[in-house]
Amino acid sequence: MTRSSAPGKVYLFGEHAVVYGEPAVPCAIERRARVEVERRDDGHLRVNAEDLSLNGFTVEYGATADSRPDVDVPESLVTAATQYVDGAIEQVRAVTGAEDAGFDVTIESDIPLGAGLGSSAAVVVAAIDAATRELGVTLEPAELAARAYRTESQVQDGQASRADTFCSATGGAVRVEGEDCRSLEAPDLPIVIGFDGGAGDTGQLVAGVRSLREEYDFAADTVEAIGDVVRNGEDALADGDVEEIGRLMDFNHGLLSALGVSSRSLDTMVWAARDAGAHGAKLTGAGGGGCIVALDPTDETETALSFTPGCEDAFRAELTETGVERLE
Ligand SMILES: Nc1ncnc2c1ncn2[C@@H]1O[C@H](COP(=O)(O)OP(=O)(O)O)[C@@H](O)[C@H]1O
Ligand SMILES: C[C@@](O)(CCOP(=O)(O)O)CC(=O)O
Ligand SMILES: [Mg+2]
Repeated sequence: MTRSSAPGKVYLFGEHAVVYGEPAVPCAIERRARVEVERRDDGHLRVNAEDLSLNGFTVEYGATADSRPDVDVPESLVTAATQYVDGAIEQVRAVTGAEDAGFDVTIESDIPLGAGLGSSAAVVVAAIDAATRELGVTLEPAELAARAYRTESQVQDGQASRADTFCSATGGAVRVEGEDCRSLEAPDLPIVIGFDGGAGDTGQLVAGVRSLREEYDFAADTVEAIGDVVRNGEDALADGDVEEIGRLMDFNHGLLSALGVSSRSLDTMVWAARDAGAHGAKLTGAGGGGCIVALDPTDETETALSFTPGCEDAFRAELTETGVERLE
């Protein structure tokens, strides 16, 4: 039996635009997905994911004649729920050459699903790491990130960046631009997260931005403008200028909003944070619903968010330098 964990992340700058080759800066946070893997002799895959639910049922599937989860929901929802883990196992079989390897996979996670904190990347990174080690193969973090990226890309119809998976595999703050992935020095930022309890579908939101970008030149310009914000953000990070970082996060949120990926509750939380004196606030990840990230060294933003209608949870997030962690 092997166990690995991998962290979630927030985007300081650059989500969505990173899919089209602009740079982005995500930072790993101390909220992790843990995946336990045990090899099966019969070649089947059985998945127990207690945080993944459909119609209120915990998803447990595989290793039976009918290997579909036993819940009465449309096939498309089942596929959406299971495809990241299935895709991770596909990568494991490909990279080890053990095409008929079977596994029992158990997932536990502190990262809300579909909320922009990178639960998919964390689960995929931890699953690939644990399952390859179960077969006696240990991947370097860069190779692990590359394999995890293939899964995200496949699930998101070929439209994914390497940002989430690289950040989760290596930890810390990273800068990703196309295939160029590197670690970045970042100051210890006072990060506060607000969560509306909801979720957005990353694949659909990415597809929405893609069609806007194809339809309107000014949407393509908006994507490029996000790239400019990120480049300015890198300078502010290098200078440790938290106020400027916040101002640029505000700008980044406005541009994401123009691209149609914010929501009423995300905007409400962003404004609650700004009114409480945060240096800046923006949605994080794909959007549609889920989380915002704000910078505030005081308790004001967390307190204000906890009283904001539509905000289900407000918490401080510690950045972490630890990417994938091998537990057993
Ligand atoms: N704890 C978990 N167990 C099983 N699958 C998970 C878990 N967390 C995330 N996933 C997978 O990741 C998907 C959410 O990923 P995504 O839409 O990219 O949002 P995000 O990465 O922002 O959380 C879920 O639908 C599920 O397929
Ligand atoms: C929107 C995007 O830039 C980030 C998605 O992040 P998340 O899955 O919502 O945590 C997509 C990507 O980079 O693949
Ligand atoms: Mg994701």
